[in-house]
Amino acid sequence: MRTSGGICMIQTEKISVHDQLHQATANLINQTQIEVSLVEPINEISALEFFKKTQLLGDRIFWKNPTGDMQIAGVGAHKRLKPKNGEDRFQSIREQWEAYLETCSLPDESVTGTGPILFGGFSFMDHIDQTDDTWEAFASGEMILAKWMLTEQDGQTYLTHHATIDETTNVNEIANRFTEMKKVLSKPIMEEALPKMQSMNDQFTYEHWETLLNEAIDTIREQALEKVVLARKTDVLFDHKIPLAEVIERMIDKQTNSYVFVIEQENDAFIGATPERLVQVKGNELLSACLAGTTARGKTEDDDEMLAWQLLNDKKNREEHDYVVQMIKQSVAPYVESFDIPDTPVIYPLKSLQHLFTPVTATLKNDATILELVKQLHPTPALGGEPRDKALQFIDEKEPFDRGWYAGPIGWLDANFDGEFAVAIRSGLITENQATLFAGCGVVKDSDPQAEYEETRIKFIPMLDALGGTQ
Ligand SMILES: C=C(O[C@@H]1C=C(C(=O)O)C=C[C@H]1O)C(=O)O
Ligand SMILES: [Mg+2]
Repeated sequence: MRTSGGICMIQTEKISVHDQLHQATANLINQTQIEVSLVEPINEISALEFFKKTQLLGDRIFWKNPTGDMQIAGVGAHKRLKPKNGEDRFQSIREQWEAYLETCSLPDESVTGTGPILFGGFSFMDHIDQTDDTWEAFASGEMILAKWMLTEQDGQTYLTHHATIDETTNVNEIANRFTEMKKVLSKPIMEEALPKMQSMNDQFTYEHWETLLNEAIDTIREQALEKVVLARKTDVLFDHKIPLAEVIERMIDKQTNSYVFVIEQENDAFIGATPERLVQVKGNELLSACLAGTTARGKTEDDDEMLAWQLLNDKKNREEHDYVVQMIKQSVAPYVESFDIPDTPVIYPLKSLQHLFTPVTATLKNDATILELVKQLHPTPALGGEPRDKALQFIDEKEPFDRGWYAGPIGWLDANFDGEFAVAIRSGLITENQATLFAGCGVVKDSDPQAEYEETRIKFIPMLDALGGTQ
């Protein structure tokens, strides 16, 4: 499916929106209706500003990769691809995307991250438990083709617009939409103050947690399971509506080495700053990451180095980490010609915590799409456990809430099936003045419930910090 070498460099800046439309309408001889993806360079605005200024225009999306060289903001949904009932959710999205691309008039060349890009994600489990209304706005998977998208890629900025045209379409009207959009984007921004935190309600008491952890540890010692990742959630209430753009801004500022993502669904927004890549595909290059094993940051430099050294040499954390390495190796093996995975992890430092990290680099065989790789990899034992089926069953039966999109894959893909997915941790669901935050930890035979509780406490900090709740 993937064309070799991917989409390459481009002259969109030389082709006006008008000309792109005229080229597309030429195809209307064979088809009654076609899809267009119009791209225009635009220089004066960042993805975050676009996000702020389009608040009233529809549901928004936001994505920043850890280096920040790719940032995407989008508004409105031209298409919403959701898995069809009874079909494999990744396969179903793939088929719908291929069908769309068949009808879409694509430029011969384009810049990565512009043109037809799907952005979205999948729930942790292959279904959403609708007995609880927390996730009622979210499906088991949804990939959105935004009406408007602003892409910052390697220092250049582009505006993409998606539309359907037929022989009755007034091409000038479509080209004028760019002028209208640029007017909206030139308006000044109103800064909104972060709200004050009023209460934090851990639905899960420590006693509940301890009982659950002991049950998991016993199950592991009885050898019915090797590792299981268990999570808790907390509801945080604020004194007024949470302004998403300001939260994103703080995440970008504070959570270095992390992806920042948002997906709005009417009044709900799923938002997070995660360090964990699930998979990136660029041409035939694959990148993945094993991230598991956690400690805090030290207060002094010496203290910090000591904690890092202890983490690198801690048997329990190394075991927790190794399950992820082994599983990722096995999962990608059938799809790659060769891969490179170092034997020992290194430290991945974040603002409030540090992890054990093993990078994965591989050369893909030609026939795998990123959606297939996501399907194979998700959930890794960093979020599910080992063996996968037993761990998922344990989570489904014992964790006292539905994870929804927490710990699921979130990201984007393009017309070549190049793209990137992260794991949606360090995340929360925001509705008006309320945020439901999630944090989990890997349980193995030597886990201690108290220490794991503390680990999840520090994993709430990135979100609390972004919401202004940890002064
Ligand atoms: C499950 C989470 O994090 C995962 C669990 C980790 C661990 O237990 O050491 C480390 C990184 C993540 O893979 C979370 O942050 O909610
Ligand atoms: Mg851990």
